[in-house]
Amino acid sequence: MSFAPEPAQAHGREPQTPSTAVLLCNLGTPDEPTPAALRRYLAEFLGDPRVVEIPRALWLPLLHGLILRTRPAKSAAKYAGIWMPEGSPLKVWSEKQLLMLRGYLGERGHRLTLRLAMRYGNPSIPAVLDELHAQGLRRLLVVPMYPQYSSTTTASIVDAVAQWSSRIRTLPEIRFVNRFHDHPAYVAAVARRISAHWAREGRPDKLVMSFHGIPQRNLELGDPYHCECLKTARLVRERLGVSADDVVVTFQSRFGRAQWLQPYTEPTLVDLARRGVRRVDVVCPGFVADCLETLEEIAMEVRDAFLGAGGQVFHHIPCLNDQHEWILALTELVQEHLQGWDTRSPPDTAALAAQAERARALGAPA
Ligand SMILES: C=CC1=C(C)c2cc3[nH]c(cc4nc(cc5[nH]c(cc1n2)c(C)c5CCC(=O)O)C(CCC(=O)O)=C4C)c(C)c3C=C
Ligand SMILES: [Fe+2]
Ligand SMILES: [Fe+2]
Repeated sequence: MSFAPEPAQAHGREPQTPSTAVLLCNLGTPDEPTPAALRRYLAEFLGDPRVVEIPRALWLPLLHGLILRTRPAKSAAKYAGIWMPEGSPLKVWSEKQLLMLRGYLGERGHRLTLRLAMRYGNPSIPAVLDELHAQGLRRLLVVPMYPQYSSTTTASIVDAVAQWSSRIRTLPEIRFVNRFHDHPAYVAAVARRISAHWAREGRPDKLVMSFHGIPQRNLELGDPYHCECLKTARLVRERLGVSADDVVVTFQSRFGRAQWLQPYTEPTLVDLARRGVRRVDVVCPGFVADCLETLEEIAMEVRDAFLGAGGQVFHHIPCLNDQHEWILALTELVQEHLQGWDTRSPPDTAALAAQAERARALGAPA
């Protein structure tokens, strides 16, 4: 095994304030809405043993022999329909969240390095961590941008950080945010998103809270995700002061033929329309940024299914994106997890510059 050179090792004087970084991690997205870019992205995503738990010897031939020959073109067409001038919505919103959070934490007097990394695609977690390490990283807070913990998402980010750390000699101190599904500031931000929509548009007959699904088997094996989705839904509903009869919780984005968490979003909305529900509002509290799954699947596919089955009015309530209350919630969450780490003293810039110089001399990225 070979280890990266030691850029941050001070020979002599220790820096007064070791550098602290906050790494926001989201799922990731293809670089372009093209079949070639989708093939690269889906190969990494669906090749992750946290995401597909079928034995490798069975799954990899199926993935490479069948799925990666057909799905990329279909998915690329869907991405093309939601692509923004600046890029994929998930990445555009994530970058905006990073910039805003940097401002909010700076205003509160924290001196931190804030970076964004993606679990699949770019910028990758190891690439960003290599850069931070070369700059003298001593303390790292990893914030998976998933409110509800799942082995398929949150734990996979932990795996990526652990794989990076396996080739680093002197590790930073590392903390992870595992979940924030019941954090009062996150719940308040989601509720505010909905109540602000209702203040403009009036109320629907039913509010649907749609979460990304996972295989039912993961729930049976002990994944807390389902439970955490239901708790988020209850807390948001209580905060809004609406009765349980007015809210439906569903699960979307089923992949493959196995059973996933139920009730499924689209059949539920078709059923609501057939039973005479005129207007639904659909909100996706498990996604903190709008992405393919909300802008295409919910706001296009599911909308068409609801209206096609006789529904009259369909509203997709946008994700938290750049909402002020949400960035405040993130600020609080990060501050809580930084406790005990001194992030308020001025950094010893001379020592950090000397470290960066040593890194360059050793041929490591500066
Ligand atoms: C919010 C949490 C998410 C969980 C849990 C999750 C589990 C999960 N997803 C797949 C398969 C796919 N998901 C895809 C897109 C996608 N998934 C999430 C989030 C969760 N996934 C997001 C935010 C996105 C959108 C990304 C974007 O670029 O906008 C896709 C790719 C799109 C497609 O080809 O359909 C797949 C595939 C599985 C199998 C799974 C749990 C086992
Ligand atoms: Fe997904
Ligand atoms: Fe989808």
